[in-house]
Amino acid sequence: DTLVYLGLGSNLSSPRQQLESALSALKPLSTDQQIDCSSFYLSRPLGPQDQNDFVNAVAAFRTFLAPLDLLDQLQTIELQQGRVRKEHRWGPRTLDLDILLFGDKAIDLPRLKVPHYHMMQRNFVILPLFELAPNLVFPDGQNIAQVVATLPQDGIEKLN
Ligand SMILES: CC1(C)Nc2nc(N)[nH]c(=O)c2N=C1O
Repeated sequence: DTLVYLGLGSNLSSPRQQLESALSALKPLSTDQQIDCSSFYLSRPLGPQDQNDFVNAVAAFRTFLAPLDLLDQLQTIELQQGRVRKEHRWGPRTLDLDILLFGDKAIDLPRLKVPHYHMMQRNFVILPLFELAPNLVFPDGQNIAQVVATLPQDGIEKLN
């Protein structure tokens, strides 16, 4: 099995509950029914500002699923929780589940890029990831503490 890290995000329809139910929906995908999750973070929207703040977190678990099968399962969970595909690319959404890391693999497929293409510039991804895996080394050899040092710490707060 492979250790995977997912980014969770929501800014519609009770975001904290969206993330809580996503964590329950993820359990059957894990080898040992064990999902580790960071704290939830409230963050200003990256992109159009005329939308609600996001609640973000990072979850980690082990899975036997192949990358594209995991992606299919994540998209099913997003749809089950009311995501409508017509949403504007950078607009509000009920639930985003992004594969950030899939073991130490680098994946470059039309449907899936891993490590997640934008994650290094996003404090709402890197800070929860750092909380969960402070000694993480990315496939390109960077360690996460170095990436944290490059990021602005404003516009984000840890929720209790
Ligand atoms: C719309 C866009 C780019 N902005 C975001 N902004 C924040 N803060 N968190 C997100 O998860 C997020 N997701 C997105 O897809």
